Amino acid sequence: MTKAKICFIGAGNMPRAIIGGLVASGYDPQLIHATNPSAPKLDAMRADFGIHTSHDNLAAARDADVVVLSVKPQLMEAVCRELSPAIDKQLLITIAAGIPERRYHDYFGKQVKLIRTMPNTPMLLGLGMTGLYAPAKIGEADRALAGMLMQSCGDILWVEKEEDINKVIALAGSSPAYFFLFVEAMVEAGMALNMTEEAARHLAQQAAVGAAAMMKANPEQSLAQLREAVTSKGGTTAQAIATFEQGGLRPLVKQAMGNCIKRAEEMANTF
Ligand SMILES: NC(=O)C1=CN([C@@H]2O[C@H](COP(=O)(O)OP(=O)(O)OC[C@H]3O[C@@H](n4cnc5c(N)ncnc54)[C@H](O)[C@@H]3O)[C@@H](O)[C@H]2O)C=CC1
Ligand SMILES: O=C(O)[C@@H]1CCC=N1
Repeated sequence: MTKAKICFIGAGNMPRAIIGGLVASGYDPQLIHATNPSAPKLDAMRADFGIHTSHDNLAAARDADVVVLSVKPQLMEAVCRELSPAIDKQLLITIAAGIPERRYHDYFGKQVKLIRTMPNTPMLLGLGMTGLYAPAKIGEADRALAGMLMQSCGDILWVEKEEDINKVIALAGSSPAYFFLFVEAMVEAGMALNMTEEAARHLAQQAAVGAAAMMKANPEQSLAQLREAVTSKGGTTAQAIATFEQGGLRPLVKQAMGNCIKRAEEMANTF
């Protein structure tokens, strides 16, 4: 495993997931530094993962080989302008949605080496999915380093066209929230049937975990085949599935993902 020193500028939910995944995969926590303006998130990360933390973005970036830009898109410009004097040969990895690669050179006021990535929070458990995009000028060693870091927390997929990162957001970066929403709705329906929240969540989440594992374990079977294996003719599942289909689940999912991509495109023009 590489000995690269990594610093995360911004210590929120997504860096927490990546750092947790890295440390669990055996990455030396002493090589990881996270910064944040407020103390509580840093205290928790230090306690949970044994990493270095500070409030000093510039010093942390100066000392790093890889700087992961992990603030919200609307703060990215100000943070990059502040960081600029500390950036020289470091590889920059951004996890921010929306902001195009070319914009970072403006933010830093100089040419920087930057790889765009789109991770997701299951990285915390080593079950992440990260899309990566690097412009042509980025060398093999930097691509390999970024790929290795993200792969230690789950699967990766390189995309050749930058616009495809927005599709990664719709399919993987944002999508854990879709699944949480679906299970939330199932639990609410279970509670409306007088089940306890605890029992309804146990049943629904274990079914979700089992279904996810079935998809992964059976790549030779189409998703329709997996669905059909549950759906007895004239049985109970068929009634539920027909209700989803009649209610327009598929077009609704398409619309939701389209709106997700549209928002990423708007963000590209805003920040
Ligand atoms: N949450 C998610 O599932 C995913 C988030 N992302 C991207 O990750 C980035 C961060 O998102 P989250 O972690 O969810 O947000 P968050 O709101 O949990 O964390 C952002 C952190 O940045 C800190 N911060 C604000 N100003 C700062 C500064 N000047 N210097 C250092 N830190 C500063 C905030 O205090 C906060 O702790 C966003 O750009 C988002 O697009 C990407 C993929 C998935
Ligand atoms: O909601 C967002 O904008 C970020 C990007 C993907 C997941 N969270």
